[in-house]
Amino acid sequence: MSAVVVNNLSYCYQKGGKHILKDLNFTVEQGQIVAVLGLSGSGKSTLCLCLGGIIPHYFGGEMTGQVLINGQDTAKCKIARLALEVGIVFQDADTQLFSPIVEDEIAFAPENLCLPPEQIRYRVDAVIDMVGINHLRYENTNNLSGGQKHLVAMASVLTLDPSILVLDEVLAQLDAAVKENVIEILLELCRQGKTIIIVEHDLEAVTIADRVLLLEDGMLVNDGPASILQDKELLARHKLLI
Ligand SMILES: Nc1ncnc2c1ncn2[C@@H]1O[C@H](COP(=O)(O)OP(=O)(O)OP(=O)(O)O)[C@@H](O)[C@H]1O
Repeated sequence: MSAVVVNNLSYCYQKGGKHILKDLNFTVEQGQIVAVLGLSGSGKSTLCLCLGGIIPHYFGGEMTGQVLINGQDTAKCKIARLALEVGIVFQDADTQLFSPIVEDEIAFAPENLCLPPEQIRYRVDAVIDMVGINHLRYENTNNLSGGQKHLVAMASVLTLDPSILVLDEVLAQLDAAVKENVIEILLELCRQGKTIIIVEHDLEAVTIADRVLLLEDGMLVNDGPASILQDKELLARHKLLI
C-alpha cells in the first residue's frame, strides 16, 4: 500500500473562489523522501493541510478529489486518527506550540492518547534524545529561537510515531549546524521505513530527497527524480533557480 495517494485533488478556501490546488495527482511510497518545491503562494502549505486532513476537517472551502494516507481517506477519517499516521511540522512553529514548558509540550500528544505514564516518559525521553534537545527540556517555549521551536514541534509530532513526517518549510529556517542535525535525523527515520515529505522553496535544503515534485500556481508541473534539481533549464522555467 502506498503511504500517500493524492487523486484529482483540488481546493479553494472559499466556495466558488480561486482554486489554490488544481487537480493534483501523485503517489508517495513508504520510505521515500520527497521534496515539494514551489514559489511562495504556489500552494505548498495548503497541500500540507490536505495531507494532515486539516483540510477539509477544519477549513471550509471546497475540496474535491481524494487524499489517502496509508489507505485511509482523510475526509472520512478523524483528525486524531490521522495524527497517528502523519505528523506535520508547520512553517510557523508558534501556531503549533501551546504549552509553556518544552517537556509538557512534547508529552501532550501521548498524554492525550491516555498512554500509561511510563510509556509517556519513554516516548518523551526517546524523542528528546533523538532530536537532541535535552538542554531545552525545562525551558519556556516562548523563550526559544525559531529553529528551537521547530525542533520542539518536530519532537512533539514524533511522540506519536507517525509513519509519515511532513516538514513545511522548516529546514531553510534552521541555522547550518541544526539543519545538518535534522537532516541526519530525517535520514535515520527514513532508514527506519518512515516516509518524509519536505516542503521548501529553498533548493539547497532538499538535497536528501530522492524525488522532487514541483508545484506552480497550484498545479503539479513536474514529478521526477532528485536529479531534476540539476536541470537548470527546467528550474529556470519554473522560476526556481537560486
Ligand atoms: N486561510 C486561507 N484563506 C484564504 N486563502 C489562503 C489561506 N491560506 C492560504 N491562502 C492562499 O492560498 C495561496 C497558496 O498559499 P500557500 O500558503 O498554500 O502557498 P505556499 O506555496 O505554501 O507559500 P509560502 O511558500 O509563502 O508559504 C496563496 O494565494 C494564499 O494567499
